[in-house]
Amino acid sequence: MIDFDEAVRLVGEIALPLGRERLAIADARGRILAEPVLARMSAPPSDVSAMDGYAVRETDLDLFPAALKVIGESFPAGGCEARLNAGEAVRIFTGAPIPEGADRVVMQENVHREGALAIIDEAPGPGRHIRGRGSDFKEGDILLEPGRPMDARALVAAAAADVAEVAVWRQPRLFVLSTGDELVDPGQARDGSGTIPESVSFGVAALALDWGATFVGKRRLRDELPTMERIAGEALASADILVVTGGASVGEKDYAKQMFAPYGLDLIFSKVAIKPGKPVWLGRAGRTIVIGLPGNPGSALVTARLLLAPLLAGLSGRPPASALRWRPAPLAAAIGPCGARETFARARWLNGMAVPLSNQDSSAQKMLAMADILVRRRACAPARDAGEMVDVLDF
Ligand SMILES: Nc1nc2c(c(=O)[nH]1)N[C@H]1C(S)=C(S)[C@@H](COP(=O)(O)OP(=O)(O)OC[C@H]3O[C@@H](n4cnc5c(N)ncnc54)[C@H](O)[C@@H]3O)O[C@H]1N2
Ligand code: MOO
Repeated sequence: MIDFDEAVRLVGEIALPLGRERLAIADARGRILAEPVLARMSAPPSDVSAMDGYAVRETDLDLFPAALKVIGESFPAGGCEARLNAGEAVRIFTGAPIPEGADRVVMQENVHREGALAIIDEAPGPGRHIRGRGSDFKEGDILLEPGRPMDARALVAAAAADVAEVAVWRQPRLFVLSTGDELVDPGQARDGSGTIPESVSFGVAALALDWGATFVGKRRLRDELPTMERIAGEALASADILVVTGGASVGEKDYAKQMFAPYGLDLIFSKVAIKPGKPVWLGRAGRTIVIGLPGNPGSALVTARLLLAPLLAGLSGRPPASALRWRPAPLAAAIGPCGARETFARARWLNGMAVPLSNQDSSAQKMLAMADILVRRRACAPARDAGEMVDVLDF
């Protein structure tokens, strides 16, 4: 059995980006850039007005009121061709090109019109209200670095760079196999014949999407090895990463690993000294990574958060460690000493403090819904009082 840090290190070794693809920016939301985004034009493309008002010559503003003859209009989509001479102004709007000869804009609030004349009653202050060509960015500038997630702000910058397509890392295709004769679809379990609702795959799929995967399918498997082997083969063929839930322990029908034997499963680790989630395992079968999560729903979601999330982060182009940003936080209540396995207590985040939940059983599902952080407790750590600091992770 290895410890948690070693498991994270081994995950990091195989969590490498899968490959690049080019996507229209409209389809790139949430993806990670594989190449920088360079500006294909300068912004603004010419000197433009920052205000609605009048483009004028500074030298015409020495005596007030100043009466300037309006000789044309400049709109963002079409500038004024005429050149400004002494005593002249051009009506201008925000984003419109500054006409030749003008060197400042007077806001329209400081101007009134008398027919063709723009009258500026008093000195309009120091602001020139001109955005210089390329003052935001210049053609060829790097606007977005590789590794940057295409979030709302990055999408704006890419589009502004006049870039229609970006190079991003491919998303890992994820397939989930849930093992267990007792499992049925939610809505089918109340007939008293010993069945329970299959719940874990829904959480694993949701978590995986949050960490960059695309979901390609799931199957529920009865504990019959020949069928399991056949479906394992189909799932391996369609996925970059295959999650198997349940059957990870030592029970007689725990075939989770065995079903991959025909495909040459190469185990990277099996069992980690953590609570919950001890039976978690990781391996490869051909080009597909296989991660086995324990069947207990609490163990499954905690191990998914602690090991699957960094794995998916890495496969989709982020640093794996970006999924494990622990932060110090005070405890809202005392907790007892930690046992021999490093423990990840389900807790709530309340008023800037960690509130450990009362039911830490790895099968607990109601409590799972209440937990939004994990509290990390090192193996054999002593009891802690309320107010003492612990490391927490968003769950
Ligand atoms: N003799 C030992 N027994 C167990 C050990 C051990 O070391 N020695 N480890 C325990 C630990 S720790 C865990 S965690 C569990 C996990 O074992 P499995 O991965 O084999 O899980 P299952 O036996 O398949 O299921 C456990 C439990 O969870 C329910 N389950 C399973 N899958 C789902 C699902 N998709 N949705 C909802 N619920 C699910 C299942 O019905 C069982 O109740 O083993 C301990 N035993
Ligand atoms: O890992 Mo098991 O999760 O301790 O119940």
